[in-house]
Amino acid sequence: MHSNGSSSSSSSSFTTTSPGTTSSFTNPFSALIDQSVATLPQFTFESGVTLKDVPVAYKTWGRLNARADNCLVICHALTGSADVEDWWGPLLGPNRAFDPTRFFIFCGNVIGSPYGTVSSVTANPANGKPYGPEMPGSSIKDDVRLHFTVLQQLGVKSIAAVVGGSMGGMTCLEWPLNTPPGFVRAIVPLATSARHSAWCISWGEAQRQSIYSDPDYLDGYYYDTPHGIDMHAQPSRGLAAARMAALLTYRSRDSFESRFGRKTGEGRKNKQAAGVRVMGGTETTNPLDPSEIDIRSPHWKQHNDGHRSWANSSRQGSRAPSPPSPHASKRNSVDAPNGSNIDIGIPSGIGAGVRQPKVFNAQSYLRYQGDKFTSRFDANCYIHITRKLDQHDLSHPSVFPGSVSHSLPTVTAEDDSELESALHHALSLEPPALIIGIESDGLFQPSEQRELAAHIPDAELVIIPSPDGHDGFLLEFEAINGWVDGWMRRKLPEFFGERVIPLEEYEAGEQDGFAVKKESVFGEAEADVTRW
Ligand SMILES: CC(=O)SCCNC(=O)CCNC(=O)[C@H](O)C(C)(C)COP(=O)(O)OP(=O)(O)OC[C@H]1O[C@@H](n2cnc3c(N)ncnc32)[C@H](O)[C@@H]1OP(=O)(O)O
Repeated sequence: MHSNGSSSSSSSSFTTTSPGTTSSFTNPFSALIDQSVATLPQFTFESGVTLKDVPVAYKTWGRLNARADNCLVICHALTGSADVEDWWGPLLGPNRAFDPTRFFIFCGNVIGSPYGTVSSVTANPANGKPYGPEMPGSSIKDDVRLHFTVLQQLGVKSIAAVVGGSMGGMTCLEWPLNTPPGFVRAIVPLATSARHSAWCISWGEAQRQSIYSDPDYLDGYYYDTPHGIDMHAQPSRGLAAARMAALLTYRSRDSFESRFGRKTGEGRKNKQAAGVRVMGGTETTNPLDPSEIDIRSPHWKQHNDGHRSWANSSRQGSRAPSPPSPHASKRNSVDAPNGSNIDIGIPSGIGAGVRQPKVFNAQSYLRYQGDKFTSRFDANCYIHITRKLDQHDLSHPSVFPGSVSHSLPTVTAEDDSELESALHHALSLEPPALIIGIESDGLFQPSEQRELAAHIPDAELVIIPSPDGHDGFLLEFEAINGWVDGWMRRKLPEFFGERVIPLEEYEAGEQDGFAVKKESVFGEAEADVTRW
């Protein structure tokens, strides 16, 4: 097993070398992150399935204390990675909520995520091909047990606190229930629930259906292209549509209204509004086949604005080319909202009186985010993790002996009162908790955090005012930092005496890799593809 101790750098790619391998490839998503990758000889899932040579990607900051009990576990959400700096950067640093001079901070990438831990984009050692759609389903309990194994290898004796938002909040709630009694001393679940709601399950289903309905999905075997395994081959249109729908659930109606209103992009200077056709230029973000466009009416063009035709398919080479256009040399041009010249492909003399489709800022935002997502995430992984979320339900105890909830009775019937009582039992086993909700969160509503607080014996509840809906847990840095830091100082005072790493040493060691390298990447100017 590989471990980097207090350093945060090491190999981030995984190439199959097992006997019997017919091909090898590198997980391109894992390579985006500077992290450690441990390989466990095998791991048995809650379902009973066992996988061999299981990679687990993780990052650490800070150093273990002499008692090895100052571990702070951070859990990422659906599309996040082990790189906490990338999505909760402002919370990380001396005298902040995640203080690497006091805590040994650990974040593990979850099973099914493309960012390094075993997933659809990992090579199956049996045949050297990506697991793809044959990647076995996993549970949040599995993630906890997998990361627990890594922590034990790193020498951690107990965890001071676990913190996480959204799916990370679910993981946070599962940590104390799936580890030995007393191993986790405190938890801070944010914007999360005790069990995935019907509303969330439904959104997940709608998003998966978007992916399934993309002809490039190919039942999940889309990496197998005529040119060999291509880990960038994707049902991109379906995945982008899924991301667009998801992003809407992460915000609120009010935040979209105040941010975009009915604006159409005049204020946007530097960014191509995704989905606007740029023909004859260097960038084509909505690549309807030009020859097809030219032979259609302007009404057709207006109707199909934003539609990604087969020309955007990674398998377009297998389709017959369209006939040459009779109007190819006679297109009109208009000024794009961002100031560039856009050829909209309308033949001159045709379509008088037909208004060009406006691209509202709200639309271009979604199209841009959809495109961006497909360059950094994998569709099979998205399916895997949304299915994992659907199974989240604390009223189901762990099947593994040694964990806290193992002794709870197994719930078999879908009887409401039986489930309620099982849930109450599970929550009564949780350690002291700071539960944080976002006032305008329509996905994981404050009522769900109230439910957690009502059943956890030593719980404090904070609902943060924010217009940003569920995304508030990634945007309200100042409030979250203040609440988490303050609560930990009260609940875990023994970690706030002498620092494990003296400040001077920490500052001097910034070049040595253990210090936080980035302040924040959440400004609009940032273009880090590993961002959420
Ligand atoms: C169960 C679970 O775990 S679900 C939780 C999953 N959560 C997520 O996946 C988080 C989703 N949210 C995000 O990714 C958000 O972008 C956040 C929270 C990370 C950051 O939010 P913000 O800082 O408000 O950034 P925002 O969403 O506005 O995105 C900014 C980008 O959109 C671009 N943009 C903004 N408006 C427009 C527009 N009208 N047209 C085109 N692009 C636009 C910006 O230029 C910027 O581009 P860049 O990232 O390349 O610099």
